[in-house]
Amino acid sequence: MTTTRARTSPRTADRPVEVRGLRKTYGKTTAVDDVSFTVEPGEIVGILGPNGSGKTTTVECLQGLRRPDQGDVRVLGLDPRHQVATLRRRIGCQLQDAALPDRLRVGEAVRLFASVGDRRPDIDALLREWGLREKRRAPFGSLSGGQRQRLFVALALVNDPELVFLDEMTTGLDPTARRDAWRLVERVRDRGAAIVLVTHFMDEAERLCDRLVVLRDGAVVATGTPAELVHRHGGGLTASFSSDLPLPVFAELPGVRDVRRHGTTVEVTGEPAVVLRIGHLLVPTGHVPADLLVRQATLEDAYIRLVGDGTQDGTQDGADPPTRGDEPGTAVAR
Ligand SMILES: Nc1ncnc2c1ncn2[C@@H]1O[C@H](COP(=O)(O)OP(=O)(O)OP(=O)(O)O)[C@@H](O)[C@H]1O
Repeated sequence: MTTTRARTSPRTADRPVEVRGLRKTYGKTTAVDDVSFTVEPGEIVGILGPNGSGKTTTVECLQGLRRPDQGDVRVLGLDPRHQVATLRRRIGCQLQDAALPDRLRVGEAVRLFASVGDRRPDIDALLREWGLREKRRAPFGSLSGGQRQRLFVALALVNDPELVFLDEMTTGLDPTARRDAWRLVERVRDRGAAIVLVTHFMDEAERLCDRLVVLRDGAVVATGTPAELVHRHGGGLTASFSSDLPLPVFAELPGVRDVRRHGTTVEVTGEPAVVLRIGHLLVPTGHVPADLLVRQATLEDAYIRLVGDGTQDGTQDGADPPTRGDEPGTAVAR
């Protein structure tokens, strides 16, 4: 799979992640089923999906924390089922909250994690990078949510891993700290590590990730670069403007995928040429809207179309509901 961003040479010849047909059940619950994807050396791959879609289960199977029921999982060329001790020395995993005792000091935590690896990290430099140098002697229990989050990421990086797993890394961080965290993650990648990033933030996925894997109900529903997903699943461009013409007039234009009315505003979604066709239709009527707005699809649009916006009744297929009508709030889909 191709990647889009410049970086230094990857540190390992092994493919960081190769998953084929992963299946994991908990009793009667199938958490993931037939999940396949790869992470290439030096890539940042984002795993997206709604709550309960199987992201954590997938990542835990890669880390050797869960035993898959089926499938072939290779991480840095190792089998996490049988080579977990070797794997642990080469990967870094961000902890979840409450994973450390309250009394443990920040510096002690870093030294403890450093003792697992073979390297001698510069602990001061690491704490400085993550804005925690002044907190070196502070007990974990006294840290704010954002400081804890930064400590967990720092601990994941302490042994200079070849592959890093970051799970909702910027949850709880303020906007400045989020951007700082993004820059640091890019630096980790630029040093040659591959990164698997679980996130709910579309801006983070778009900014950081070379490729995305989107899960829904335990299955992969799309993979690709952020731009590819927007192009394939974003639904195209949306033009909104005031008009009292009936919705089917717009729905019948070539290239239109969806038409909706919100109050007096009509929203038409489709391929880029649709804007010209709307103009062509409206100009002869003399009703040229002064409030015409055109918006390109975003990653969030693509994501919502792929996984549903939570309002569908278990039949999310990435398409808008095919209703007909011309009442406020109604839609005409093609
Ligand atoms: N230990 C467990 N025992 C039973 N069911 C579990 C267990 N862990 C996860 N599940 C179930 O497996 C499914 C996938 O959960 P998972 O935590 O992998 O999803 P997720 O995408 O990481 O969710 P979130 O975004 O909320 O963290 C869910 O239905 C969840 O309830």
